[in-house]
Amino acid sequence: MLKLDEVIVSFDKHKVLNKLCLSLSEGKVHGLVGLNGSGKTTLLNCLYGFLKPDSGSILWNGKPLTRHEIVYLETNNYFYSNITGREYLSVFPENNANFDLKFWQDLLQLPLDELIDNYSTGMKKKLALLAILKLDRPLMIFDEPFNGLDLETGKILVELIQKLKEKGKTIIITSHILDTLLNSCDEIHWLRNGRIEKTFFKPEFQQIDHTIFENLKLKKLRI
Ligand SMILES: Nc1ncnc2c1ncn2[C@@H]1O[C@H](COP(=O)(O)OP(=O)(O)OP(=O)(O)O)[C@@H](O)[C@H]1O
Repeated sequence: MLKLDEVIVSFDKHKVLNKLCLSLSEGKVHGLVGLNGSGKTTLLNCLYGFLKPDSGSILWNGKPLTRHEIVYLETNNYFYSNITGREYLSVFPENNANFDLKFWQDLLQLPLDELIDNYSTGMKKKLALLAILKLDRPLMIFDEPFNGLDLETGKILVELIQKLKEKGKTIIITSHILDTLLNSCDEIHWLRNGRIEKTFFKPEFQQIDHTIFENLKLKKLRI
């Protein structure tokens, strides 16, 4: 169980996360939704340790969460320049004995011996994905994972997420495209005003659109 208790993160005087509480059960796929600027990436950055909350606790099975338990596929992962995809991957320990680089290279059509500087956005995302598969940690964060992926790879990722869940991984995914979450998630958590406003379980998924939009003050467009 991942448990966040009264987590506060502020930038200047703006409390982006304001006593946020959230419990995520293990071995499930959790979606995180919220409007632009609602604090999704801030929350994920706290989990990974890029950001230290002003206060509150983040516990994994009762102990403070550390990097050893977590992998993070960021919206835009950072790469050193002048190295090839293969060199990049070699930095990551192969904790997953079943990881088969040749299989993934063929499946994703990745030119591993080319410089990453010459990769497209989608190719960089695929490479970062392989690194986290190699690392094989129990808690997996995917921030907007479908952005930049082609249709085929998007489908592969949907299947991969289900397989990772079957392996017992706890997965957190953010997306602005609700349909992608409805297909993959067991629970969807709605972040609003610095807190989790509501958690939707599978039988309630059809209410999500309605509930979230009811809270938006939609104006008629004038063009
Ligand atoms: N390093 C920072 N310094 C100052 N403000 C920040 C910083 N990082 C994030 N913020 C602010 O915190 C708020 C939440 O940002 P965050 O990136 O977490 O939102 P998000 O929900 O991921 O948004 P989006 O859906 O647009 O990706 C925004 O108002 C943003 O401007």
